Amino acid sequence: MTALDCNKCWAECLDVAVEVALKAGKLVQVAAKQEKNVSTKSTPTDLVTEADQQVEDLIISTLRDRFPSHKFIGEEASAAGGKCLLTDCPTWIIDPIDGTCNFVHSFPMVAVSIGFAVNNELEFGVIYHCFDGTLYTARKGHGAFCNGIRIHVSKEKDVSKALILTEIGAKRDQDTLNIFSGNIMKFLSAPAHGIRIIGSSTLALCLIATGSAEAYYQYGLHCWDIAAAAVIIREAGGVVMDTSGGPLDLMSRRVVAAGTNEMANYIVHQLQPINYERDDIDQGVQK
Ligand SMILES: O=P(O)(O)O[C@H]1[C@H](O)[C@@H](O)[C@H](O)[C@H](O)[C@@H]1O
Ligand SMILES: [Mg+2]
Ligand SMILES: [Mg+2]
Repeated sequence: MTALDCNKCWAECLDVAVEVALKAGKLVQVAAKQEKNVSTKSTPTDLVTEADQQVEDLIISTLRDRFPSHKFIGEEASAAGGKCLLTDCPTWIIDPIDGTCNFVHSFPMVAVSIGFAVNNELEFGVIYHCFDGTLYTARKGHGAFCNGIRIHVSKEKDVSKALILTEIGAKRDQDTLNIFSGNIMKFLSAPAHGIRIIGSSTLALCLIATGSAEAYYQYGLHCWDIAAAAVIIREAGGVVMDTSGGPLDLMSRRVVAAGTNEMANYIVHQLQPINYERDDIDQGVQK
């Protein structure tokens, strides 16, 4: 396939991703008004509902019909033992409902996230905010958009003028909570303007892309929380890296994102790590 053909092909994939994200968002909106059958996955606070599964089934079946040779990494398929392995193949990386705990409580921060990678590189991302209809899109080299309007990160370098976002992750043991709160205390005493936890990694990462906050860090999220948002932040002029300061490791379950390198590196140097098993651990990947 020539470069021109690839370009046309991925552009078509992005159009289909937007279509299916909007369709999935409507399913979430309907399910949000119905009785929810809640169960748990890795910990008592790692919630999942039938809607998570139904939305993922809708997304993957629609995409597989259109692109039968492509690969799929889905949050709920992974929970059921599906592979979390990124290869050179065109691969869709899907979080059907990001913010399931919010969804269960009708707290209006819930998104559908669809990332796409090819040759092991993130190519585009689509994140749809199901409760307010905001659509974030970005394709490598083509800019980042919110409802079709170009978005840009905050260029702030000074943490004392920063709003910092994070998420709690699934682990709640005392050691994890001590490290988690210690990290928050460091930024509050910097003093950053504030810390916010909104319950959806993907929507929080989109707020970095729109410049509504200066930095995001988390231990315990997954590849499907990061994939789409990483493209959106990069195309909005921001940086996405590992919590060590090295390059993003999509399967590592940790991330730092910011509008500027200076802000990202400041965050990296303050953080005490929380360890989570990699997403690709069952594929024998040791890092
Ligand atoms: O499970 P979903 O898809 O709702 O993702 C959330 C994770 O469950 C949280 O641990 C994590 O802290 C974030 O809130 C993330 O959005
Ligand atoms: Mg989810
Ligand atoms: Mg998620």
